[in-house]
Amino acid sequence: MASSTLISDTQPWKELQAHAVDVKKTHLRDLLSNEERSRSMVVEFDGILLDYSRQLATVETREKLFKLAEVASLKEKINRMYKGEHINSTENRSVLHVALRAPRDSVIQSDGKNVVPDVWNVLDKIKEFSERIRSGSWVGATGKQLKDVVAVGIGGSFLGPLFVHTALQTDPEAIESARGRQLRFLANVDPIDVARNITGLNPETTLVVIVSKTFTTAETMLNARTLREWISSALGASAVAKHMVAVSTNLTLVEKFGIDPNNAFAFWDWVGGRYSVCSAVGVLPLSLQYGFSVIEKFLKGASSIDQHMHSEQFERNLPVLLGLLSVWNVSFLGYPARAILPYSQALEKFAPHIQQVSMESNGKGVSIDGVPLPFEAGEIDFGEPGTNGQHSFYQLIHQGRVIPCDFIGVVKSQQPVYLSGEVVSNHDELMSNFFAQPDALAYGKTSEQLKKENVPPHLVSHKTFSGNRPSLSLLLPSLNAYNIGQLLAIYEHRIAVEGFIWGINSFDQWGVELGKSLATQVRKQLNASRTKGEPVQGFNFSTTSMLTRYLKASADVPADLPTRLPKT
Ligand SMILES: O=P(O)(O)OC[C@H]1O[C@](O)(CO)[C@@H](O)[C@@H]1O
Repeated sequence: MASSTLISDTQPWKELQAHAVDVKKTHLRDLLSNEERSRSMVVEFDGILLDYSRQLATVETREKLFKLAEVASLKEKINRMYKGEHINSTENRSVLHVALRAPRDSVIQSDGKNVVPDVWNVLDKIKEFSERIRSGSWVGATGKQLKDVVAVGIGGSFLGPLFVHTALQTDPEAIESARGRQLRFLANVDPIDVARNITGLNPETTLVVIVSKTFTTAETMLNARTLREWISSALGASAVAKHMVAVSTNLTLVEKFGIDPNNAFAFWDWVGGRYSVCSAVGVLPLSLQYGFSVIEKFLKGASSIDQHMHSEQFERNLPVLLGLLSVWNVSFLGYPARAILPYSQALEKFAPHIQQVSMESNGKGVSIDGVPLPFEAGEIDFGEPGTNGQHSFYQLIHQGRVIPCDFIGVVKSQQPVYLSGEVVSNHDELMSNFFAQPDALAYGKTSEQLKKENVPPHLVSHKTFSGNRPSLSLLLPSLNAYNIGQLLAIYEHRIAVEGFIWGINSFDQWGVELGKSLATQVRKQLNASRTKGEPVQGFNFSTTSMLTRYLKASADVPADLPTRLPKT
């Protein structure tokens, strides 16, 4: 396929469009009655089982999707990524998050240089630093041990680390290694988030990690200055050196901010923000909390999937299969959303993280060559852990709109609970739902069934479930650091596969810029109005009226902004 040809102009795409019309005439009930088909839709790698038999897809669909992958040059695109080519063409960068978790002796090139030694230099530095903090050989300005960490960052410098932290929090090994320590995340520029995060913390025993790839993000930098003030107003300006460190690609700005470059942990422009959890962005705060040896296992889990993604044939390649099925659902069956439903409370921050990875990566309107797309790319990702979601939005999923669902289950709970006299263990109770929901969605319940159950006629239509609602199931053996790394990498690569097929650049994010620049204009106006009484001007009627009302009603904010920190 010539690079400027849109994927939707190719023969395999057109064949899939025609095929979708046929597939829509079948029902999952019938598809699932074919055991051979179902058997062929179960794939296992490194302990993780994927069952995609409840996708609205036939064996022929799969073949046609592989043809689409071929015409989209999927294999070549994956190889180009692993070879460090500048596949992020609008930013002229390699995309090498796989190098962040590569074994020490591997060779991965970016711009003619093997980047793996640089990765391991930073990992070694994190290991040493986190051990010093955790052992108490590095102490705060008043000689006290630093037991608490506040990681300040937003977007990719926050969501991934928060997901991993939340997932590890209840893992027995991680609990042991985190005993007596706290890790918090300050992301929102809302001062309420500052208040929440410093409540109960003592600056004397707190280490603040500023995490920002660019070190220019407005929200993060204001929060960084706020926590610098929190520390220096309590302990004196010189305490900053002992209580603040940074993670960034922009070490010049880190130094300008007042953080010793020796206490800065680098990463590189070939790591996209939303793909950075395996860089110092995640590894530093997580190692401070759990120790490097736990986090190394997380990196190993991700690396195992990286190798699988790179070398496994497509028929057995988990991220490739998942990516192709998502393209099928979005582009051919016309389902714009995807629900991520982990049956594990430990994965409660997984969907919010994947929301950024997916929607910032694939929410694009033009091809990688800048040609407007005649089809919609990307999907709307959302999710909550089961069973909570069942008592919230599942109604819509069962009887309202069709939303392809990812059910993620875990065989062994991190925290088994059994009660004598109960029918099943608490985890079995949870998993009963994990196994039941996909069949409820697929089979539904017919009016004939309801009539046989003597449901009053006026309720039959209300109680009918059309079924034929696609889902897939991922079953993890357990949820330790290694499995968490696997799960992360499966989704990262799946999303890249989707972008490779759609022919877009999944690694830039120009769509976040416009709002940022308009906020700059508003910020200038707020300053001019508060300090010089200037009237609101240069905005449309709506914004002018709202801003004027806001300024009038908050006239008590002092123009000279004398320092005031949250009252906690
Ligand atoms: O790490 P930084 O540079 O502060 O950026 C934070 C986030 O802002 C974005 O650039 C846009 O929201 C994300 O891609 C990124 O993860």
